[in-house]
Amino acid sequence: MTNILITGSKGQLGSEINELSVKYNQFQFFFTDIEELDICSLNAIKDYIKNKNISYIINCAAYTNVDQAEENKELAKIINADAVKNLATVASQNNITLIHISTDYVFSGDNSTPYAEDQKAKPMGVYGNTKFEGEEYVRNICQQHIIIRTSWLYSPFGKNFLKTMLRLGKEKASLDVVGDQVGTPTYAYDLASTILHIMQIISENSLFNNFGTYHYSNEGVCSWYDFATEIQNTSKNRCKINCIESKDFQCLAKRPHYSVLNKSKIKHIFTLEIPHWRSRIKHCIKRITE
Ligand SMILES: NC(=O)C1=CN([C@@H]2O[C@H](COP(=O)(O)OP(=O)(O)OC[C@H]3O[C@@H](n4cnc5c(N)ncnc54)[C@H](OP(=O)(O)O)[C@@H]3O)[C@@H](O)[C@H]2O)C=CC1
Ligand SMILES: Cc1cn([C@H]2C[C@H](O)[C@@H](COP(=O)(O)OP(=O)(O)O[C@H]3O[C@@H](C)C(=O)[C@@H](O)[C@H]3O)O2)c(=O)[nH]c1=O
Repeated sequence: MTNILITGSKGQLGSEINELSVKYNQFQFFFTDIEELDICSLNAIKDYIKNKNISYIINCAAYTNVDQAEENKELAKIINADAVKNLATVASQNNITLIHISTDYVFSGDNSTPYAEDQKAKPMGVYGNTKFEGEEYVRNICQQHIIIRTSWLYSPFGKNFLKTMLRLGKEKASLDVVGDQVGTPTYAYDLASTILHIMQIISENSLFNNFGTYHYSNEGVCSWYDFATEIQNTSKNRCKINCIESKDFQCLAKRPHYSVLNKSKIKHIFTLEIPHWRSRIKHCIKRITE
């Protein structure tokens, strides 16, 4: 039996891994969130893993409120960077493979073609900066790591853009949504399946040495406006979506204008077929409304 610790398991990604875990009976999962294991405490992590023979840590914990992070710099850094250092230290000292999740918001958005893993990060705000700091700790401390940068996560769980659009779409006759920020939505269910697939490949191959940084999102490209329009059409909400510019949307954090991720590496190394973003919305909405 391979033992796996999941941190931040009550969030979007952690909840999807939890649902899918029943299909993987070669793995024993230890699902934790802040109440069971606060990753900000190095000693708590050390105590938790004692006598559990953990082989993998999947870190789904994070400070994900992009706007609030601008005013809560310290807490965002503690959770997204310092706590990740704790996990990397414990993983490295105990021969554990650390699977860590990061974000498209580590990029500035200056590209006009999809970002590859080795392109220079240049975050625009506190959230992106602290996430990049966390990545660097993982790369520098824990050789056996997989960092997966993903983008625009949505699921039936927690807070996300799709759920916000479904709610506002019922409450309002029209909604203004930015059309000049382009990226790719990622169904957290697909990312969770991919993480479990990757773990299976690594655990079946003792010679695996493709550790490092990867990009994963669904296929395709769209703006938040396109995403919102597709959500409203699929959910049959009557709300009209107006396309606006970022400068006309009031918020605290700047977001990249372009954050499409190049997924060639993950597709090649782990033999993946990735569904198009448009094809996954229905699946998620069905789960929310059933
Ligand atoms: N959401 C998105 O659009 C994207 C997310 N990502 C990355 O993907 C990963 C998963 O994101 P997502 O599932 O959306 O995140 P969520 O915000 O849904 O979940 C994060 C979970 O971590 C918990 N948590 C916070 N602090 C701690 C702590 N100190 N110790 C243990 N648990 C803690 C949170 O608890 P509580 O809710 O109580 O704070 C929450 O349950 C993150 O690394 C995120 O940066 C990347 C790209 C896009
Ligand atoms: C709710 C809303 C948002 N927007 C804009 C604001 C913003 O530019 C964009 C997305 O808004 P949100 O605040 O929902 O999403 P945001 O918090 O920017 O989402 C990000 O979260 C972090 C955790 C990530 O890692 C990123 O990949 C990304 O998913 O849409 C509108 O234009 N109209 C609206 O009604």
